[in-house]
Amino acid sequence: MKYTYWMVFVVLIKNRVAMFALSQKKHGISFFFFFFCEWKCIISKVVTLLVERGLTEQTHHHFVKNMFIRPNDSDTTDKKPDFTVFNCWNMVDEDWKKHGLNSEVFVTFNLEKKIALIGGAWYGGEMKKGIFSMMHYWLPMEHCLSMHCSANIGEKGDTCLFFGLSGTGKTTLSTDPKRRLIGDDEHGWDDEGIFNFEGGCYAKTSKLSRSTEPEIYDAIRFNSLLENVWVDPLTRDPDYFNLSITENGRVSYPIEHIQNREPSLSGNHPNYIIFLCADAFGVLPPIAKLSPGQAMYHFVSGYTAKVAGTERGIKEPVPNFSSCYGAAFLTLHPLEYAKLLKEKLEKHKADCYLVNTGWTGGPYGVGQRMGIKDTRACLDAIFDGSIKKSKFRKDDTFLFEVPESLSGVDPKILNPKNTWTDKEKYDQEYKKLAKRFADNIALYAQGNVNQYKGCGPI
Ligand SMILES: Nc1ncnc2c1ncn2[C@@H]1O[C@H](COP(=O)(O)OP(=O)(O)O)[C@@H](O)[C@H]1O
Ligand SMILES: C=C(OP(=O)(O)O)C(=O)O
Repeated sequence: MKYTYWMVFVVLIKNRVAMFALSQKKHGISFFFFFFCEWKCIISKVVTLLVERGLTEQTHHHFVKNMFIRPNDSDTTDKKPDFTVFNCWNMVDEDWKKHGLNSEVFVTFNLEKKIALIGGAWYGGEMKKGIFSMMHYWLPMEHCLSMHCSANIGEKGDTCLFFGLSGTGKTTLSTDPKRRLIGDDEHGWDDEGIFNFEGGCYAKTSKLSRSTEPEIYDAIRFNSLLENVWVDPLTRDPDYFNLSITENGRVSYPIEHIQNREPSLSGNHPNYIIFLCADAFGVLPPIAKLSPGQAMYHFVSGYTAKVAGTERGIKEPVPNFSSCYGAAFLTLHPLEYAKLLKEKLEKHKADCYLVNTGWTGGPYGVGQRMGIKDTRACLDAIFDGSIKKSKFRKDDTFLFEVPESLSGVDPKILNPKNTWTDKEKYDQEYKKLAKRFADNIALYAQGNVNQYKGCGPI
């Protein structure tokens, strides 16, 4: 950009000289300066384009290096790529409708040639998420469950999975100084246990601060890649609180940037499974224990709210049911993944919980987002086993078990109705949410989960 400004300056000066020469009837000199200006202009434009294109290509290359598993130097296996992603980020056809597209963005796969073609998307995550969809196709064929979840492991080798849609806290909560990080987004579960199939982490930067998320904040250093983040033009410091252009900030960094990580990127069969949701209605409790049947129900429902900072155009939370907490990545019918999870749960008997990282004290606009500290305290009670000593109340409609007290958590927030000023309104919203769940699950009973028509019978 600086080069462009300098060129504008040069062009202005040269033009003035040319005009002056013209007024003096020095046509040769005038012609030379005019021509020189045009020539410089063209050069300047070409240089700018090349620089911008080069930067974007380097950025994609860096993202891929951060996010995919890097072959190590001692790896003697064939280095031929398993899959090739072509990212034509600037290929936008204004007339995209005529190609039958739903937007200017397209993501296509050729499974035989092992090629992905992305067009019109500036979102770096598209590259890893495309391959994630492929893993959702291949892994189940080997009786391995592909999962949109993060994972970490405790001192005693106890493994925890955190399922959840974008923005519900998979990255934030799995990055826990007391537990080794296995991975923050994409895992498989086979007969040996669980494993991460990424080499990096992808965190949200909106309002990121060292006080609430120190490990992620400090992971942002050389080799990290910031995306959509405001950078001060003078100091070149990122400003995670300047959301004037977008809240959709991201950072990718190699998993080695997290100090407390599990080097094998794998773990035993899970001891705990957490389903994260960001309930924008402020109705669900911050934590509830699920029976295996209820766990299956929530997995298939995949309830959350899309929150600002996760998708273009989302300015306030929008309730959403996304099968298996990742409908966008499923390449088979959701019940195929559910069947696999059911089998594994029956065999390995993990404790399952629903954790609401969404609103408390009222719905979005009235209440506030659950404190990260409170959510962490709920999780600590699972990991140190103290939750098992709590007294539980059974929820009338959802039938899950809600602890009445937990160490380090204000008992008031454990029962969301107590946090609302208008109790009647709470009851109304609670019933409405229960109906949303019922209506959504009914789609399965009718064999009518729209986006999976064409995935074949189950
Ligand atoms: N109680 C909470 N638990 C987890 N994250 C929270 C909470 N409250 C606010 N947040 C914010 O929500 C966002 C969660 O994003 P992230 O952890 O990247 O989710 P995911 O990995 O599931 O997409 C972060 O910006 C985090 O600061
Ligand atoms: C990758 C993203 O989400 P998630 O971490 O939930 O997969 C994202 O929102 O860019």
